[in-house]
Amino acid sequence: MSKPLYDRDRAAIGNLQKLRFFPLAVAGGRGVRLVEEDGRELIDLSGAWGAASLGYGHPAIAAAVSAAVANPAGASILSASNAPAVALAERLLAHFPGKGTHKVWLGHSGSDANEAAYRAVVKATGRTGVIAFVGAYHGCTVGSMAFSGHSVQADAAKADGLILLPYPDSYRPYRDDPTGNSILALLEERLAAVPAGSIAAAFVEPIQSDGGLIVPPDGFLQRFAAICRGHGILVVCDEVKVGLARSGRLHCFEHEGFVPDILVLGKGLGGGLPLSAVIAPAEILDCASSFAMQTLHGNPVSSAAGLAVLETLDAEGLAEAAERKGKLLRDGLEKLAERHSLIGNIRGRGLACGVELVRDRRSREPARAETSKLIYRAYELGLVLYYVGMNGNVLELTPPLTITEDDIRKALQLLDRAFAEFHTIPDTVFEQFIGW
Ligand SMILES: Cc1ncc(COP(=O)(O)O)c(/C=N/[C@@H]2CCCCNC2=O)c1O
Repeated sequence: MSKPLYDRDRAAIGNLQKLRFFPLAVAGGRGVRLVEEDGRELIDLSGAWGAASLGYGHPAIAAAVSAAVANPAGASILSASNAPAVALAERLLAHFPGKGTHKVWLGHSGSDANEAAYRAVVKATGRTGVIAFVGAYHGCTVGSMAFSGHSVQADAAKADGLILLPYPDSYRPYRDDPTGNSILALLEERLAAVPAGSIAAAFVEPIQSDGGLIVPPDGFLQRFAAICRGHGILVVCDEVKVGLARSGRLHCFEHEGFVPDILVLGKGLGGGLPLSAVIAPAEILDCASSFAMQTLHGNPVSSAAGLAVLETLDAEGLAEAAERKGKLLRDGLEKLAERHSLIGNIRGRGLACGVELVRDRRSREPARAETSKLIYRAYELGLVLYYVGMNGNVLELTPPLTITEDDIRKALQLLDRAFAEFHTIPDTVFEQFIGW
């Protein structure tokens, strides 16, 4: 059953940018709740794929954006500096180790940020090769798809010299090696087979999100970074989805005992407004001018929103809170697993959680159809969450960091019902809602 707003959406907006799982049509939002046109409220466990880091209508963002839009300091960083953009860049650098050696590039999206980072490294080093991981979603622009490994971009043109490695997943381990060392051995083999100095950068998500919300084995990223650096390869951490306090630390790489050469941020940085950032060595970001620019980059309104997000993360202690609330969420999911054998694996850090659904816990056969029906039933019950994963069977829970413990408990109750009732969803819904 769809509603007038959804029918108008279908009539007016093309499918090109749609990734739809159910007829959610939003007329408003407050806190962690989305409001449909008939007033129905839904708890948003996705946080708009992680972009609504402070939920909907947070007063800090509302105040900052209202002030910036009422007295805008221009509309771009391209040909004029502006106070909010400079303040945002300074604050980002203040929270990144390596003072004085790095600068910031400001963009609109994770896609344009990853693309800018890749192009800048190639320009600065003269190297064109790039390392990335199967399942990685670094963006949906030509440049960012060129080194993405997610199945949704399988048809995109790939970068010359791309080395795609399996991502270390202890639930589905490559060559049955849960440590990931066999992947590192494969990396060494691949590097030995290419000319020295031909690889510019290695892009890695410290938790692979669209590939299945996969937390790498302890020590893997540290060992991976050491091998890359041994070959003069810059390590780029894509924290567009799991960065900025979501993992329980300000930066997700802090869990991994290494500092990347380049950090890419997006989604939650803007708190719902389009904003991304690349933090990189000055020599990379100064290697050219008018090279990676879009008219509204660094606009003062998005920059003001980003500043409000960073200040609120600090003021409300949202990294520590994510750690605590994430544990509450995963403990609750473990209790659901006692009742629902569909749950094969629960993982995550902080408020970045993945629940992998399988038809059989021994065979671990992915439960793709069941997963789609479950999130559809959850939507009918008033809960918004989507799935990720190369097998389309991992529930992704990335709620606003402002979610309360009471909201978590309510969401778990609704999820419990969705597990009990998903079989009521007819296959016909997938004629219209095809998901990934
Ligand atoms: C780790 C990571 N890096 C870059 C991106 C691209 O960000 P944009 O979609 O803001 O261009 C993403 C975007 N992820 C997709 C966006 C499309 C819908 C599917 N769900 C996502 O979270 C990402 O997760």
